Amino acid sequence: MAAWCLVNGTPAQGPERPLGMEGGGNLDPQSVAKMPGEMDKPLISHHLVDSNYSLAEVPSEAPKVGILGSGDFAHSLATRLVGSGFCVLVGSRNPKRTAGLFPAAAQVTSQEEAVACPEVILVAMFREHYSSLCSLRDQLTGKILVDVSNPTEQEHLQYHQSNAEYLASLFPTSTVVKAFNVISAWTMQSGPRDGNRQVPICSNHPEAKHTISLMARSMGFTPVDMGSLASAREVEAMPLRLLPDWKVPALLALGLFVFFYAYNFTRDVLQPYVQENKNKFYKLPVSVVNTSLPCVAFVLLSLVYLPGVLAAALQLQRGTKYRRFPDWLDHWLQHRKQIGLLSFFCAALHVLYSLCLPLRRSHRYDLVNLAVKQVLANNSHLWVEEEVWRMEIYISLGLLAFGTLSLLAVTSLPSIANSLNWKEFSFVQPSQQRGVSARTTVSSCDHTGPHCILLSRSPLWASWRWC
Ligand SMILES: Cc1cc2nc3c(=O)[nH]c(=O)nc-3n(C[C@H](O)[C@H](O)[C@H](O)COP(=O)(O)OP(=O)(O)OC[C@H]3O[C@@H](n4cnc5c(N)ncnc54)[C@H](O)[C@@H]3O)c2cc1C
Ligand SMILES: NC(=O)C1=CN([C@@H]2O[C@H](COP(=O)(O)OP(=O)(O)OC[C@H]3O[C@@H](n4cnc5c(N)ncnc54)[C@H](OP(=O)(O)O)[C@@H]3O)[C@@H](O)[C@H]2O)C=CC1
Ligand code: HEM
Ligand SMILES: [Cu+2]
Ligand SMILES: [Fe+3]
Repeated sequence: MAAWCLVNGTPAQGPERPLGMEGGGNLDPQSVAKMPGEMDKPLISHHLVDSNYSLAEVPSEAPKVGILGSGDFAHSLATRLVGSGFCVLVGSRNPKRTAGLFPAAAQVTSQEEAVACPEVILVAMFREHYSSLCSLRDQLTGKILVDVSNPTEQEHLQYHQSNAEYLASLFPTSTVVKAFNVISAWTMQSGPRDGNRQVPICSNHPEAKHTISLMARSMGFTPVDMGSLASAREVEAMPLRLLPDWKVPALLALGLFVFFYAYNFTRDVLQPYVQENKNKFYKLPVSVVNTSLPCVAFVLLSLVYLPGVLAAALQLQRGTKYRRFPDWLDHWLQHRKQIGLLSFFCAALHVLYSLCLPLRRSHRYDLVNLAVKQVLANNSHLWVEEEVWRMEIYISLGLLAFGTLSLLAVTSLPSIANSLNWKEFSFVQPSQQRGVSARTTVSSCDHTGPHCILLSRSPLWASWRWC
């Protein structure tokens, strides 16, 4: 009985597909994928492995995996693989020096010995050292070599051939698979805690890809098939990206903020100072920021829905929906989520700032001064019914609007979006599914307050009439 079959205590007899790995252990992705994040709790039952993962007690049938290299990533891979029930052989140029760093259950040995037995070998080394492995070529024939490497930005520009393709050219008799490069050593070791760590995998050999996919799944990751090895360059570029989808929306938000801040500064601070010689510079940190934030939030929110309207107009004008949008519109449509979330961020800040307004000392002085004026004027009761209602409604609508916007933002979280079907998602997030006409008829209203317009635009409230 292979170690895998004892996972969860019951012999797994499910509809497993052959893994093609040494030892013939059956990887049942269902039972294996539920790995907890902690590496100190290996999947294999504790009857089989003690807390030190003592090798002697690991059944020899456990699927064997070789790792070349003994650096940070090799260490993380070994720890994770041991915790996932694999038998790990680490090949180092200097096994004596490095053995102490690895879990006891991982066998640290020479490169030759580490690749002798396993069918799958992870190459945890940098590209420039690949050629030093050429002496192992015969031993590696027919085996699966997994390229986990990440090029630096400079290397990525310098070489037209991806690291994985380069490895494949050095070892034409082996099967090369690109995988795991998007996972950092830290995540590899501590485990995919958010439950949705995707590992793009590509190879020219579907069977090898399948084997590595099962292995990734049993390590707690979600394999994503990226096709042939020609995609390796794209896969290697992934970790180099720095929030590419956020750059333009963030700059846009910043630009809008600067614009509105300058405007509000001129209106609320500079003009009173120049014309009436009043010192209102205390407004700079809170008040001017708070009047600018909702304006940014509003403009951003309208920029989320405007491209949909433009797209619809364009389609009507063209008389067909089967033609590509111009690039600028296409990009705009694709950035709506980011723009929407930035709008939410500004609105949330505005709410925080607004709730803090009465905490300010200036507010207290204003209140006291007003009170003194009342006393001097011999007024004992100040209550303007209209003002009271105005403020109640103002804050109530603001909070409702904020709550609605929060719903939009929360459903943007992948884990939540994934749990909704398309109908549910489009109920919360207005979507391509429904006709534009239904949504562009903003309920007409003679009330011009900001919160009001916002509410009437939101689909959840679309059938409501506020005024
Ligand atoms: C806080 C917040 C969070 C958000 N989070 C998300 C999110 O997680 N995910 C998300 O997708 N959006 C998100 N958004 C953005 C917004 O909810 C969606 O982009 C929504 O789809 C916009 O709908 P719309 O009313 O502009 O209509 P659209 O969906 O733009 O539709 C208008 C019309 O244009 C046409 N059209 C639009 N796009 C295309 C296209 N690519 N090809 C062909 N025809 C097209 C359709 O015929 C459609 O009828 C978020 C917004 C906010 C404020
Ligand atoms: N660190 C990370 O977070 C991630 C790393 N990676 C990739 O994993 C690979 C290894 O990275 P990492 O572990 O951080 O790097 P390290 O520098 O920590 O490890 C590299 C290892 O390569 C081995 N090696 C074999 N031949 C040579 C040689 N000729 N010269 C120098 N070293 C050699 C060494 O092991 P020994 O001396 O025992 O032979 C060394 O420990 C890289 O390709 C990297 O892009 C991918 C994702 C994340
Ligand atoms: C999505 C939510 C919201 C949006 C889009 C929004 C929008 C706006 C806008 C455009 C203004 C006018 C700013 C100006 O020019 O002076 C404003 C002002 C204000 N909002 Fe909101 N608001 C939202 C939520 C809230 C909430 C939840 C509250 C209260 C808890 C609130 C309280 C205020 C207050 C007190 C002002 C007056 C600020 C000032 O002193 O000028 N808003 N809001
Ligand atoms: Cu209204
Ligand atoms: Fe209003």
